[in-house]
Amino acid sequence: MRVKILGCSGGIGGTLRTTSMLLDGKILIDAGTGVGDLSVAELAAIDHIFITHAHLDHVAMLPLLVDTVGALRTSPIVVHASQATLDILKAHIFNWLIWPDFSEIPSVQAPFMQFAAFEEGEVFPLDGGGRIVALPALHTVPAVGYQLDSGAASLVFSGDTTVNDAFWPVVNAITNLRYLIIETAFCNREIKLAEASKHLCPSMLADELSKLHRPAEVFITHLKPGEIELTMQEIGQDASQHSPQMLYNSQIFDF
Ligand SMILES: Nc1ncnc2c1ncn2[C@@H]1O[C@@H]2COP(=O)(O)O[C@H]2[C@H]1O
Repeated sequence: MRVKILGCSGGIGGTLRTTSMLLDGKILIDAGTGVGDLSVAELAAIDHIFITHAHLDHVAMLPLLVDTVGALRTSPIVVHASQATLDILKAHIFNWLIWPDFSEIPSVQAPFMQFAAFEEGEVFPLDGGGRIVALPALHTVPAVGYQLDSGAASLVFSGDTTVNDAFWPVVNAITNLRYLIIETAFCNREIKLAEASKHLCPSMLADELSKLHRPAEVFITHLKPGEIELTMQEIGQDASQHSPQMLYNSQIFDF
């Protein structure tokens, strides 16, 4: 499996891009602004999109992507998410007001986009033997994380989440865990905002990582612009045990 980070920032500006990862050139995990850096040919090659949650920084490029490549493809793009997240996307984005409902365009029988609901813990098998599994997350809207499992190793992506005791037993049961990409949106002085917006700050991250009982390379995502350096410095102090590194755009994971 090859995962390329297309965006991993909690905001925009300059070279910053919001959350998206490209898996083997064919699958997106989230569709934040980083998707807009792909060529039209690369966009047209995307067959499946797995969404963590419906917030704009994770789905902003989804409507534009479907419209751009729909007529260039011979099969629908399949958008995978929990039923709760799909309901939000249908009601608030693909509602013919914000954007046309491409699950009915150009026809209900042969649309540009299909929705596919999954349950948490459900396994989506990939060609070549890998699999994607939805993991528990806790955010202000229905949310999941994902395990990307090549068979040889797993990359776990927390998605947007706050403190979540349900996440760690699942992660600790992943015997081939190699990478953990976990969010830390805010610095410690913003702990009230982190709690209100159901994110993590470094002190909360440290508590969360104390529940990780497996070796893993830990990468930090979703840092909010303006507090990136401070947040990473605080993580270095509060959570040094796991030596977390900052995830960077265009980073590639082969596993
Ligand atoms: N009270 C609040 N609840 C939720 N989000 C908030 C609040 N105040 C500010 N925000 C911001 O709104 C953003 C929505 O996307 P995020 O969850 O990435 O991060 C959130 C915060 O940066």
